[in-house]
Amino acid sequence: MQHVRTIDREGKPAALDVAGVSHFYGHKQALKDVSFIVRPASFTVLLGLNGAGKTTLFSLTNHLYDTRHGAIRIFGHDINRDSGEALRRMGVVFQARTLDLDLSVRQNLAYHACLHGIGAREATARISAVLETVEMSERINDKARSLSGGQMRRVEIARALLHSPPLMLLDEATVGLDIRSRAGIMATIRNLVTTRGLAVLWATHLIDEVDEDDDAVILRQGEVVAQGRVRDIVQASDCSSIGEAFTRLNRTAAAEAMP
Ligand SMILES: Nc1ncnc2c1ncn2[C@@H]1O[C@H](COP(=O)(O)OP(=O)(O)OP(=O)(O)O)[C@@H](O)[C@H]1O
Repeated sequence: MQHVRTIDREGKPAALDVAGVSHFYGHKQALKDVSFIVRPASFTVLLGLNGAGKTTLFSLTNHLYDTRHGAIRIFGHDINRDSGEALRRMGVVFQARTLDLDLSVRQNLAYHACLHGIGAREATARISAVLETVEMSERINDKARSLSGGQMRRVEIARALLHSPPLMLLDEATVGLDIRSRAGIMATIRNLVTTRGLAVLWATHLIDEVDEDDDAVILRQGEVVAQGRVRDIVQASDCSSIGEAFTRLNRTAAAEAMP
């Protein structure tokens, strides 16, 4: 029996617990002994430059690959051994677009509801509720193909919320969107954390998406180089902003990699 990390004395499990995870693609090591937790009802930023290992970590958390080194638990459920219970508690928005462009917004969501075993009547109610949350109710009958990039992302977020998961993972969710769409999506997600107690892991390389009250995990070449409350990371690295701290941590990496 593996030890489940808890977040308080009552023994409540972490929303996401990544414990000593390493991952190899052939001989290439993409993750090196990565450990961190995401607390329930918190917004945690997974910050890393291209190639840091963010998508690999998401793939393992979604059980696209087996975790062979270390363990990943979602509300105490091990993703390898208890994947059904673990996945049921998690919604995901992948970096790549995943809507079926030839289906309507409603059909895209109904298909996902079906995959989660949600009955037709219940699905109809949930689809209207989640589309309202992301302010996309008016587009319910439109083909996904007719939506802008930002609107597609909103529908993907609605889809990830459909089975009411307490944990949501978003991988570079605002990439390619204009400044207004980015701000709108950030606000929607942050609002879900405060109003519904959602736990969020938000992977990005965009420093302006980080707030000083957030929790952050900084990944560099597959390794966690800093984690904790953003303002504590900034203070510990003797910098004046998270942008400066992030640049310094990555510069150190580049210097270490020099022959
Ligand atoms: N299928 C694969 N086969 C071999 N190497 C891979 C594969 N996928 C990723 N890698 C390597 O693993 C490392 C981590 O990549 P990953 O995509 O997880 O990083 P990332 O932080 O998500 O980057 P990005 O923001 O560019 O998506 C990189 O060095 C990458 O080249």
